[in-house]
Order: sequence, then structure tokens, then C-alpha cells
Amino acid sequence: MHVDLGNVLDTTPGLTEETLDRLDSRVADAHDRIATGMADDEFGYAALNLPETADPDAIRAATDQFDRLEAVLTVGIGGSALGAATLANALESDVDAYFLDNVDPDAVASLLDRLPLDETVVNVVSKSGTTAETLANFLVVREAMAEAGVDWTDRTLVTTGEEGNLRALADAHDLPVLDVPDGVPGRFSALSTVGLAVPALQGHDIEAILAGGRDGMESLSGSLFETPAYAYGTATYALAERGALTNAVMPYAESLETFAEWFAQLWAESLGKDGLGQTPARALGATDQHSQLQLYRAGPPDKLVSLIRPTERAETEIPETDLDGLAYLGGSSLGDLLDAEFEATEASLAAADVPNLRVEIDRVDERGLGELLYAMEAACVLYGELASVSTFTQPAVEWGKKAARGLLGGGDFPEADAVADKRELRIDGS
Ligand SMILES: O=P(O)(O)OC[C@H]1O[C@](O)(CO)[C@@H](O)[C@@H]1O
Repeated sequence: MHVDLGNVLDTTPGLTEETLDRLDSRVADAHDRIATGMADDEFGYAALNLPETADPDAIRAATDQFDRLEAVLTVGIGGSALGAATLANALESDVDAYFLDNVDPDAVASLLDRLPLDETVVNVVSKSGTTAETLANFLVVREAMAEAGVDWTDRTLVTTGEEGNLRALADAHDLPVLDVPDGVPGRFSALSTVGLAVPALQGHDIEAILAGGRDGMESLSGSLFETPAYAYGTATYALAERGALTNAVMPYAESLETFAEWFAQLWAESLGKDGLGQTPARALGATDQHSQLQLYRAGPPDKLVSLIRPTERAETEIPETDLDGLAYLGGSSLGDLLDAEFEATEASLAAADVPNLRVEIDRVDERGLGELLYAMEAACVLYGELASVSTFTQPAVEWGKKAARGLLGGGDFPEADAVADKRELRIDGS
């Protein structure tokens, strides 16, 4: 993987090479803190050890127990779903992967109607074991399995922490269970049991994913000029400090669309603290050239764009044509066209003085994905050190959880009372 910072120099907002040189001493200090946290397996920093501490044999021992495998249905939310979804949606497999990471009754019913439940493994994932959406969906899925005459205890894999409802359920029914590693927040758990059980069930090379993570781990150093992850984390931090409060993440590969969703949780939940942070906007190239690019180029100078692509991709030749004005496409390929659009968008942003970073991996394969996930996690941790925020906690999400629980009679929470006090200014339609 490499990162190219050329298009953040002298843009609006922008950096200079002197600024980057000056920041590099802060990067060295931040790296020392990160290295200490990794060495001591400290909460959060432990995630950056996963390429070494994850146990692929334990993952396979749990997943190899399942036969008759046509599909895997993951029931989880946030970091308990997005890492696995990033990997599943980026890699081809004969085993279909589905994710229930929301409690929309129509979507849940529609999916359960379609799934061959007797040939599906239900992969229920929750670090806490108490997340309402995950537990509610699991209860609905289990009921559907019973109604389909499927013994749910034969088709369920649990991934959870040491305590909580799911651990108790797994123990009570002797279910295959994987441990969520200690000290790893959900959004940093892609390279652990949480993110790797699905690719293992789909027949992917999870050792290669971890090898990619090791590539990222081995590139960590005391300088942003030697570590792509730190270059990305430093530049995005410094641009945020200068007003780039939105980071539009725009992969030029459909296979990386879910990666942008995973990145959004990682970036927002880690860095959105104490009035600070950088809003991750999810985009997709080339599609969003016909959508959000207008805002990125001609809207407020308050954003940066992260352009991500594999340098090797399929070709798919475009047939020759005599259509007026389109003959230039004939004989080219869709891959060439997508790469031309990537470079054209990059140049168009630079021409409009909009800061943009190029992130390139060789291929969207297990190793490339492992390195990309690891690098963005390390970039996020580095950014958090530079911004002096508490990167690994997410206290702001708790208020809404209590309010929702109170509304459903799950306890006496003042947050739920506040819901009743909503101010109203209704404008009614027809
Ligand atoms: O794995 P759990 O405990 O169900 O949590 C799911 C998600 O909810 C959060 O805790 C936020 O509520 C995320 O940080 C986490 O990824």
C-alpha cells in the first residue's frame, strides 16, 4: 500500500512540506506512545497487535464444524458487523454472506423469507452481549429457524466477550463460541475473530488477511515519511486543524464500497470527541462524480477527499463502436476508463484547490484488504494521539441507548423522559 500526499500541498485548506516536516517530530512522539501501548497490550492499542495475536486456527476450528453451508448470516451491528462485511463484500465466494445490522422489520422479514435456513450458519456477534438490535434480531432469526424446522443450536456460531447474554446462551446450549479479544474496541476488531469468522466460513485465506495486517504492522515507524498509515493520519489531522472537517472517502472499486462504511464508524466513533473530529462522508468512484463531486469541488472549502484504488484490476474490454463521438471508448476497457476517471477526478480536485489524498493497494485481495484495514486503524490511532482525544471509547452513543431502552420499558432512564419533552413545530402535508 502507499499514500501520496502531493495533492494536499498548498491547497485550500492545505499543508506545506515544512508543516509536514514539523509535524514529523510529533508523529515520532505519538508512535512511541502507540508502541508502548502495543507492547503493554493496553486497551485499544492491543488492536494493533492483532496480526500477531489473532489465532486463525481457533477461528477455523469453530467454523469448520459447520457443513451444508450455502450462506452465512451475521447478526451484529457496528464494529461487530462492518469488518466482516467489508471482507465479505470485497471478495468473491460461493458462500453468500448476509448481514442483519439493523432492526428494520421489512428488511429482516424479506431476508429471512429468502434464506435457506437449513443451509445457513447464523453468526451472532456482540462484544458486550447486550446490544438491543443484535439480541432482538437474533431472537427473531432463532424463531424463524424453529418455524423452518431447523435446530438453531446446530447452525449458530457465537462471537462474544467473556460476560453477557450471548456468553450465557453459548454455554447453556454448548454452541461453538469465539472470544472477542480483550482490549479491542469493536471498530478495531476486523482482524480478529469478529471480522475473520465470515471469510473463514466463505473459504477465504484468513492467514493472508492477517499477513496483510502484518505488512501494515511492520511498516509502523517513528516517521510519517516511512509509514503510509501515519502519513494518512497526520495529513487528515493537520487538514482538519485547518478546516477540512469532512473526509470524503471515495474508493474507485465497487468491492471497497463497504470499506467506506467501515471507515466511517472507525473515524467518527474514534475521533468525534470534545467538539473535535472529522466527518467521514461515504462516496464511490466513478458514480459520485455524477453526484457529490459538484459539492466537493465547488462547495465550502471545508473538506478533503480520500481517493482509494487498487493498481491492478480486471479489464473488461469495451467493444468498438461507431456511435457518434464515442469511438474513443472502443477498444479501451472498463478498467482503463475507471482509472482515467480516478486520475481525472484527482486532477479536477487539485485544479479547484481541494485537498485530496491518494491511497493505493496492489489488489483487492485478502492480503491487500488486511493491509488497508490495518493501515486505516493505525492512521486513526495516530490521528487520535495528535488530536489528544480518547480514541478507543464512545461515551456519546450511550445516551440514545438508554432512551430507547427506557421507551421499551427496559428500565427507568431520564433520557427516555426527555423524549416526551420534544419541542414541536409541525408543518403538515396533505
Ligand atoms: O459488539 P457490541 O457490544 O454488540 O457493540 C456493537 C457496536 O456498538 C458500539 O458499542 C456503539 O454502541 C460500537 O462501538 C460497537 O461496534
